[in-house]
Amino acid sequence: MSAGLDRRLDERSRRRRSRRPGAWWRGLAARPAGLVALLVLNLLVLACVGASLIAPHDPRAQDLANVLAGPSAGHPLGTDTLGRDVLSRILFGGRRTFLSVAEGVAAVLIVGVPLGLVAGYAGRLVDQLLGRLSDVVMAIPAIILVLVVLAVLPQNQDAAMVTFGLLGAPGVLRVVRGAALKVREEPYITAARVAGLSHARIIARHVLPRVRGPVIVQATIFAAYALLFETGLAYLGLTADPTAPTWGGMVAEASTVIQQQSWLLWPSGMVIAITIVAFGLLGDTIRDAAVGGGPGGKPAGAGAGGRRQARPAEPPPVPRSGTPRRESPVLTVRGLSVALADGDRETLLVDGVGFDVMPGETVGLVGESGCGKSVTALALLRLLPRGLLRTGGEVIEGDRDLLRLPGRTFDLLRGSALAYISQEPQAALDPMVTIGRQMEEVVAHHDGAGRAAARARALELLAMVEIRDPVRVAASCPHEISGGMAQRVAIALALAGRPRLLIADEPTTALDVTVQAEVLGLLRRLQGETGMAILLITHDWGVVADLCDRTLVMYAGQIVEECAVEDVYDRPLHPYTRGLLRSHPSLAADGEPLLAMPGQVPAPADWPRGCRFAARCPLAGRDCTAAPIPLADVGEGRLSRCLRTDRLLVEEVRS
Ligand SMILES: Nc1ncnc2c1ncn2[C@@H]1O[C@H](COP(=O)(O)OP(=O)(O)OP(=O)(O)O)[C@@H](O)[C@H]1O
Repeated sequence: MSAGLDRRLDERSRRRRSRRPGAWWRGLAARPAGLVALLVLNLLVLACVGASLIAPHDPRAQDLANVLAGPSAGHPLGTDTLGRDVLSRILFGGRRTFLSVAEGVAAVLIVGVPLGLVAGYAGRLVDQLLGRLSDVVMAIPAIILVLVVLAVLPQNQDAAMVTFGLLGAPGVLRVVRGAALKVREEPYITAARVAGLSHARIIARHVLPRVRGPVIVQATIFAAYALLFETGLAYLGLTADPTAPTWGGMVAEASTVIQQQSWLLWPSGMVIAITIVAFGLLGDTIRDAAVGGGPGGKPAGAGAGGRRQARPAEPPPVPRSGTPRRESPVLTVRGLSVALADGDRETLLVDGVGFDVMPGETVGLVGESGCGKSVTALALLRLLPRGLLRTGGEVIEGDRDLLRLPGRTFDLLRGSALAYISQEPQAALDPMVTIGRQMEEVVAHHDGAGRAAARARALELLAMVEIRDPVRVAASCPHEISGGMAQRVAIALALAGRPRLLIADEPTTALDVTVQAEVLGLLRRLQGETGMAILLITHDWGVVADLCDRTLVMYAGQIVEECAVEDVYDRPLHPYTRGLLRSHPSLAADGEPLLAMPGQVPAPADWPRGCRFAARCPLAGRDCTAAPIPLADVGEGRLSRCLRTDRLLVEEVRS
């Protein structure tokens, strides 16, 4: 995206870069309380699983001559009301308890995580529907439903715990949804979509690993609840065979004889308390480690001021420029309009943009910040952010309108028909995955290749973009390479699908001058080799001169001039183009001051009815503000949205 959007992406990616893969595991290792909790839980689970090997007695064996005994060598934790060994009953009882906890946690995760991912990633209607469903489930009292289940399936502890888990799923769903909502705004998710990866793959590969921390925290917290619930049911005698050892049953038994032998409550009570505290501590530690270790009613142009209703789809009769072309364009854009939707009002941001891109051609899209270049690019890629709507237009590729293709069909075309590289390539790479893996994934998607073939092609692509040590770079994570190298990787990724058109949004702005020249040279070479067309978004007239065949100048959501590159420098036919050129440092004549353009681009809500540049234009007259100015053919295959092209021509000839 161009400057504005990229700055936001840049900032986010810097934050993410500090989080290295496995950082929160290392964070966990650095927190002794969490480690102790993990150790205690592991020991308890192991001891219970191995109960038949280590328990000193049969948990059901009675010794009526030795009831309610305190700890002794033969019975380290004493005996119960029937003389059964307490330690053995705790060990065997723990098996059932941990199995129940596992069933509850599995149910909560199996339902809550996928639905949370889908709600957060898909957003909109799906999110709303799942949100409503969660509200309904959360309103059901867990104990009542579990009692109903136990009435239908008496003493069926598995059914009770799965039901409890299902009722807890909305809590996990909400946490995962929140995390996924943030992740879906990350630039590397957009990049993965542009590369053509399916939604399922993106969720599994790039979103799920990011929500792992919150999911583990939720799972440990829920485990503590599930343990309490299970022991509660056993305490009430609702789930287990009365002779079977259970922690809850042991507490119930101890409470009946508390006056005679208070000790009996300690072993079962303590083991329950220790396990719950261990789950809680572990959850807290993982959360800390994850955080510390580480997305009025008038038609447009029909009057000044106020918000206006966006124009409906109305591809204007855009005259086509240039000499007659025998080839068909790679892409034809007609009347593309995008609006910001706010309640029932819409404000146009891109207003009837139209142009062709021919095979092998590089078209520069130039204009000041806020003119609508990035929104245009995102609309072509069908990646408009939330709140922005395409309100009209078509994007023809071959004989189909890309904007009307079903989402799934278009997803398959991303990366092959259209590829994309941005100003901040590092932001578009997943910081947790090595470059080689990211490339293999995209190659496998496009070529249907197996692991070995995908790896070979990934290395070949890295070599194609002049990376000297592809094997080392493939093994690196994005934060381990320089910005210039990352842009080469991004270009290699874009080439993986052999695209017919590459949309490059300020691809060199974030790079230093030497690297800029190298990347531009690389793009030129690759274009020569592959024949792909490039739509280059830039502020830099030097880059336009270096790389482009044709220029589109954009102002306040409209194309205001279109011409061949050689014409734009010699004879700009729109005062805005002329102002941009005169104020550009790289084009100023030696010793001459830069001529800064007065004023600024009007906000989309303030676009005037007539010429949108009139307020800043030295040539503007009353006729310029009276009515919308059409983009007109001004001869020699050039287009201009200006009533003063004759004067401009005369002035340029004189100057
Ligand atoms: N997500 C959004 N929500 C609301 N308005 C937006 C959004 N994205 C862009 N805009 C608005 O749309 C207009 C065009 O923005 P866009 O980013 O396309 O401009 P640009 O020409 O690419 O500028 P830059 O070079 O600074 O990126 C601006 O007025 C901008 O504020």
